Amino acid sequence: MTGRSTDANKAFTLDTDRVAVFDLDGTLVDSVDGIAVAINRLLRAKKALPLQREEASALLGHGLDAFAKAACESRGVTLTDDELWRFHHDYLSNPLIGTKLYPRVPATLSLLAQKGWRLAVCTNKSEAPAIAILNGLAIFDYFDVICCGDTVEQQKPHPGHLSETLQRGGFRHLPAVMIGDHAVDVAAASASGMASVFAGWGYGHTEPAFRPSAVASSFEDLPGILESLIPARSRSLA
Ligand SMILES: O=C(O)COP(=O)(O)O
Repeated sequence: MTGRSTDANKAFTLDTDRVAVFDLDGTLVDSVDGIAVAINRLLRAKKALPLQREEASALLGHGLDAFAKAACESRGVTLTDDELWRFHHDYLSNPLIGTKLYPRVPATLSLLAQKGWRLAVCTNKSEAPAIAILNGLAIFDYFDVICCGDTVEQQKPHPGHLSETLQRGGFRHLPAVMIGDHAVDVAAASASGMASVFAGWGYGHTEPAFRPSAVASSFEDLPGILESLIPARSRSLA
């Protein structure tokens, strides 16, 4: 017996407080079919060709206004304020149509919560459809904070959207990682000095200038990847 305190006779606990910030469209949910139905109703009314799923998913990532404008531009037609309002109204009348969770989302969120991860959503989508989708697909309660594109001054890729998300959740002091399927997610994280995981199952794409810290090929890979990026630290209780 040396009299020195050693790890063997100290009590330890795991310091698990850390934050996983999720993008919504293309990361938690596949919503492109529902958005495409609404934009295609508008395009048909304007005698323009409808968008295919791949075309629609490539235009997502910057919010619904930007999506509708890009869709009309791609068909060489103009979009009036009234038509934009009708598109929103149409989509909002039932945002759950054509929207589904990616596989294993609830079970994985539940596991992350058990491991001490605080969960947040940072989305460029507007608040009304985002909340309706999270509620309708029964995952709303997993999240401490949901920070939407129409409730912040600057959306992703601006880092202010991520810092506002952490601020609203009371998480500014905790280590955090962003998980998303689009270059704007990776860019916002890197401009915030935050780690990011590119969601390979989604419909986005990242750009060479924005390197994610890791790439996940399925939602259920996240607990292991997140742990490797921000490991739980053991903390002495003594
Ligand atoms: O709806 C969009 O265009 C983007 O939404 P997201 O930020 O959740 O991907």
